[in-house]
Amino acid sequence: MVSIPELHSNFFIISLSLNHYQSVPQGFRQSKGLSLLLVNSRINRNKHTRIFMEMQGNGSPTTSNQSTINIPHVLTVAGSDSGAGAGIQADLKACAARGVYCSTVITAVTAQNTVGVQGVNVVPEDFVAEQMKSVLSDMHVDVVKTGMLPSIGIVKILHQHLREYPVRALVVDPVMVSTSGDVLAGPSVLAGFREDLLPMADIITPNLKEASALLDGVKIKTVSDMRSAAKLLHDMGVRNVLVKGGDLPDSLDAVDIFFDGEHLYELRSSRIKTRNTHGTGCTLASCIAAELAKGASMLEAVKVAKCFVETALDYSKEIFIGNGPQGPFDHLMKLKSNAHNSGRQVRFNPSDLFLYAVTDSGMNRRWGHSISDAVKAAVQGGATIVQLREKDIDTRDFVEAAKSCLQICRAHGVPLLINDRIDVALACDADGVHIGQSDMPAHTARALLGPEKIIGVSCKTPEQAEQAWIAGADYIGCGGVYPTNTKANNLTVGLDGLKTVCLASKLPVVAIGGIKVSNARPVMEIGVPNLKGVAVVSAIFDSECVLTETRKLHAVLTEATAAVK
Ligand SMILES: Cc1ncc(COP(=O)(O)OP(=O)(O)O)c(N)n1
Ligand SMILES: Cc1ncsc1CCOP(=O)(O)O
Ligand SMILES: [Mg+2]
Repeated sequence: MVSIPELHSNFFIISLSLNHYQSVPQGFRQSKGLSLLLVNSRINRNKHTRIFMEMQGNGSPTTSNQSTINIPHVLTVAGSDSGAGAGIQADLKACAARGVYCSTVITAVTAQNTVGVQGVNVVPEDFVAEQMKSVLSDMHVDVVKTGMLPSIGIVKILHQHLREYPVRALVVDPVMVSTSGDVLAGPSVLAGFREDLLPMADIITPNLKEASALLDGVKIKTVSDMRSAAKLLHDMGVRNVLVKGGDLPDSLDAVDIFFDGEHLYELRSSRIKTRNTHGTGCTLASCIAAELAKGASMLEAVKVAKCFVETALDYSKEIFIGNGPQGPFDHLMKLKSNAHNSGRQVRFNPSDLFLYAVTDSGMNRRWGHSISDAVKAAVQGGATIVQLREKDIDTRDFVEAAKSCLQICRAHGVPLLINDRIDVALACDADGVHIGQSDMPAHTARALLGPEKIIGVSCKTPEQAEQAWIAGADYIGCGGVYPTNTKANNLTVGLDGLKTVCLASKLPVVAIGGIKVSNARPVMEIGVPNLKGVAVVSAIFDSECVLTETRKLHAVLTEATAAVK
């Protein structure tokens, strides 16, 4: 047994293997009030573990209550798809999309694309076993999901490991034939499935061909056949069966049959017409595994997974990857929105801040302008960026207005930002947000919006400007430069305050507050290169003709900029 150093303080560090730690009698650990604060940081090839121990009054190897979160964990045992539409790659993306950690045991490496499978290299069985042991002996796995199991030996290895390291659930996607028609597991594997895996599985998710193969070639051509097949598969020992009817002939709907041993459920949804279906089976099974890992019931998990796949397919209808007949889809539902943005080469160009039009619902109402008409006029008059600052409209109306303004702005290549409301920006896929010192912190907004969106932060001091830069903002708005009635109780920083902030800021700056045609020139003339423009509300929106007022301001700014150069 390893010797434990004398306990002189409340916190000390020793280096020993996890096995050694566990070999210390629990009574001793408890009497010394020991527990593990952190394990698993391997420090050498002898698998020694550096273990931080602290006095906690608890002898079990647990991590600190304050600093640890249990992450739901799926282990996928499957093949790699070089085209990344299916297999391990699909499993990783599906689990990531569902917020679950995914570890991987790779059973085969396939050379594969949207045309088909060009080659398969099966991973040696002992190395599959080694991967499994590495993961299962070290990490807490909630659910195991299987995909391509190319040999009976690999099925047996999986079976042995699951007996040695039991998990909460086993999801079996009995991959035998790829969607392109290539055979990925031979008949011998069928015996392995029947004898070893099905009696252990919590759910099996065969398509029609796979269900038929498992049932010795029984014909499955109708929903009624699917129902019978589900029952027969259940009789083979598996707890739940999902027979996927994607290939059912003459069906307008996508129909799947779910059988839990008691009830048969017909899960219907409208069929999505798309070429991008490669990897749907792997994704569905991984999503089921992910939901089970999060604690869902089996039926809940199946429904969520089906809904996720349908949404992703629908979302990815227009994406085009590869030239073959069957493309991959986008699990993270990001590619399409990037495609929208692809008109703008640069995500944010500081020169966009030149004439920044900020809306005000009250002013538009006073002049009888709809938000979208006012925005259209501002853009036509030369506004280079627009912010919807709608403080008193219903969220529903805000989202609708934002969507129509977005169309106008996109048509003119002008970014559209949303004031304060990250949720509205996300809902309408706006180009970004503008937030103030009492709004959501900029780093949180960045985490929610991702790296692509534009974030502006209001700053009155050099310290705030530094913080905005650290938090990942793209620009700062500084003001009020002049007194204004548009924003109540807003401190005026003046031209001097603006200059001080500009000089300190690592980010481009736009000046705001009381700026109009008659006083815009001195703002642009403060002579600091990172002052990129002015943001105005009343100067353009508190007028009958937004277009004319915007044009006038644009002319003044252009003149002032030319004079400064
Ligand atoms: C470009 C720009 N700069 C500053 C502000 C002010 O934002 P904030 O301080 O959050 O105040 P509200 O606009 O929310 O009242 C802005 N909106 N735009
Ligand atoms: C939103 C805001 N933030 C600082 S001043 C201001 C109001 C700007 O409005 P106006 O251009 O009408 O003075
Ligand atoms: Mg605000």
